[in-house]
Amino acid sequence: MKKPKLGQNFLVDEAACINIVGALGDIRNRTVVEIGPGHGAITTRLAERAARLHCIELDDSLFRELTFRFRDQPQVTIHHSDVLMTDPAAFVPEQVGEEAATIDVVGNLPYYITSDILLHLFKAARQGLLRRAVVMMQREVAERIAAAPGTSDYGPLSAFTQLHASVVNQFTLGPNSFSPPPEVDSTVLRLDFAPRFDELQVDAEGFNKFLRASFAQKRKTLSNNLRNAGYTPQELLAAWPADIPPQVRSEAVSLELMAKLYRALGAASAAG
Ligand SMILES: C[S@@+](CC[C@H](N)C(=O)[O-])C[C@H]1O[C@@H](n2cnc3c(N)ncnc32)[C@H](O)[C@@H]1O
Repeated sequence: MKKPKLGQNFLVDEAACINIVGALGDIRNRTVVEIGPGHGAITTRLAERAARLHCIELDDSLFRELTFRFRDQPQVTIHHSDVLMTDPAAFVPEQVGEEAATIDVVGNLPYYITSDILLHLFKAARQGLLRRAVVMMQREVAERIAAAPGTSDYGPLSAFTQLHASVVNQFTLGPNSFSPPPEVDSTVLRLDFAPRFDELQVDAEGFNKFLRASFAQKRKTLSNNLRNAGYTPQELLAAWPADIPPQVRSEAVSLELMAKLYRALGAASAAG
């Protein structure tokens, strides 16, 4: 079957649209950003509930269709752009009261860029801009995201997601909920953003970089990946915690132990 351009598998399952919007919780006072509104299956319901709605659509004709359709709803803005080029900070409303202002994100994601979109969202989460995201993706990707360290599904996307958010699996849909039907099942996840950097006693940007280096090459051990990133064997030996096996792969190491190793390496290089 010919793959639709821009990951355009449109949701035609009304109950699923209602449940996706429901998973966001109470959005009466919230600013919501929808990624890839398409023909507006989810958008219509969001527009009825959210205080403000920003929709980001890359496709020219869908952008025009939606702009026309929502022309009389001032709380809805349709943006013609690539979500990966969009700065989430631009959508955050002005702070009212003590609590920092945040946005919620929703989307039946274009599957060809799921990981890139998630990494884009995590960057915004590190800046404290996001409260929650309800996102649909290919089922296998959702399973990887929610997997525990040491299981076969766990990998860099699991580590990065679990570093930034708690993950709740909402529901899974078969191909017939979409037109045209994709070749895969799709799962909706809710991500409640709560970056763990303080709790893990690490600095956000440094630890992110460290994790990227740790997972750089799939078949290599953690220590080999770190050597490739520039740590010397002596540095690694001096800092290596006793509770991390020397030949372990990153996929088997919890975020707590990754953070322990990162802190030890930082302390070792500061002392040296
Ligand atoms: C899986 S469809 C979902 C459409 C609609 N929300 C629905 O559920 O029926 C993905 C949508 O994302 C749009 N899209 C693809 N790449 C995009 C990008 N880089 N930035 C913004 N939108 C994009 C597509 O044009 C399409 O409308």
